[in-house]
Amino acid sequence: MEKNKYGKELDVAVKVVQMACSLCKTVQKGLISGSFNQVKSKNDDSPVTVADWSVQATVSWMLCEYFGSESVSIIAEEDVQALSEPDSEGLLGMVVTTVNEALAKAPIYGLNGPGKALMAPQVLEAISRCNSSGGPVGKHWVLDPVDGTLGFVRGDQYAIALALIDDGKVVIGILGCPNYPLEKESLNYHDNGLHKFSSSSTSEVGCVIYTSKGSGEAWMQPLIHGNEGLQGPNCAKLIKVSAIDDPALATFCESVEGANTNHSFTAGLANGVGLRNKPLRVHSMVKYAAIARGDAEIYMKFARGGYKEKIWDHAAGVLIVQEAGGVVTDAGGRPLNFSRGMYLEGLDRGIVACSGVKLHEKIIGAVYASWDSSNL
Ligand SMILES: Nc1ncnc2c1ncn2[C@@H]1O[C@H](COP(=O)(O)OS(=O)(=O)O)[C@@H](OP(=O)(O)O)[C@H]1O
Ligand SMILES: [Mg+2]
Ligand SMILES: [Mg+2]
Ligand SMILES: [Mg+2]
Repeated sequence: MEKNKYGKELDVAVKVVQMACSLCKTVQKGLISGSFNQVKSKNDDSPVTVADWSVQATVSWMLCEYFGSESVSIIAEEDVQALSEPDSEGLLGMVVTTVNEALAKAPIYGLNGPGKALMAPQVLEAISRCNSSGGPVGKHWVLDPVDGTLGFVRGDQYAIALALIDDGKVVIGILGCPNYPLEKESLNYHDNGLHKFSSSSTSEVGCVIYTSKGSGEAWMQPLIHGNEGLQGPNCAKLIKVSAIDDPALATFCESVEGANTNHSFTAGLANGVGLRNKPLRVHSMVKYAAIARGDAEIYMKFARGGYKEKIWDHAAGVLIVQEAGGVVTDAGGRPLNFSRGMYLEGLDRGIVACSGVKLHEKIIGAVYASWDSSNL
């Protein structure tokens, strides 16, 4: 894939996401063991943590280093508002320490870090410069530093999502999934969906999945660990969507929180097309990873009234599913539009990602049928 038009961007971005995965693993361990409990609530009551800001600062710093701070345009989820409040000094200190610890390990990933540790103003600047408005012209990086922050805080699934948009089209996509087992066999299906790996399993946990547009290929790497660095196994594996096209055998995944997607509507659709398996409820864009890897066949998200989907929640995952052989559209069957700023403008009702055309057609048909009947 290195010969690709976006080869340098993909190479750097995969390494940066590997770094971010390691950063998140360390912070999540600290959160769960209770050694530092720094979770804040944003204005919309959603959580944000040291990891969200630290990943955003680290990725932003790296992209500027490699692609020029003057020219690089980044659209990302977090801002510095809560970090700049007078009572946030301790929190900011933790972010600065976390960022510097991550950047100091850059050589392990084949990247150049800063000559000396960053100071708080530089870290704040790295976070706040990710406020590009994107749009239909030019290159724009799209970053969700921690997607599924709720899952992250719960010690469950979450993802680091980075994509590049060029002239309105997503051209590369990378998903870091630090808690997603490499082997399907070691997935531990709980009542509420895909959970942490089973404790009896010896399988490795954590992967980085990446693709570039038009390649027809999506790849999965294991996480790079500090002690192996570049000498470690570079065993990227090709991944493919599932071949299952019989609804009776298919599994659909969706958000854990009923506030983020309408569970009863998707249950009706599932019933309508003859799905028999229970939904797999997973935090974050790991849902897209599950489709791309062939661990599930359908992902549906129908946000509740008025919520506008953000491009960073979908860009990387959509491209990865498409290049792994799947189909992703809105509920009207149209492609998602990443060219109109931070929102998926014009989205028709919801998002439907499937492993193949047959299942996709059935779900879209069911949306029409149940939408009509629900409006009778
Ligand atoms: N009200 C509402 N409706 C729909 N979607 C919302 C809503 N609020 C938030 N979000 C976005 O959902 C992202 C998390 O999606 P998930 O599918 O992981 O949700 S869940 O945790 O499994 O319930 C989550 O991403 P992160 O903030 O990166 O975690 C949000 O961008
Ligand atoms: Mg998100
Ligand atoms: Mg996020
Ligand atoms: Mg968030």
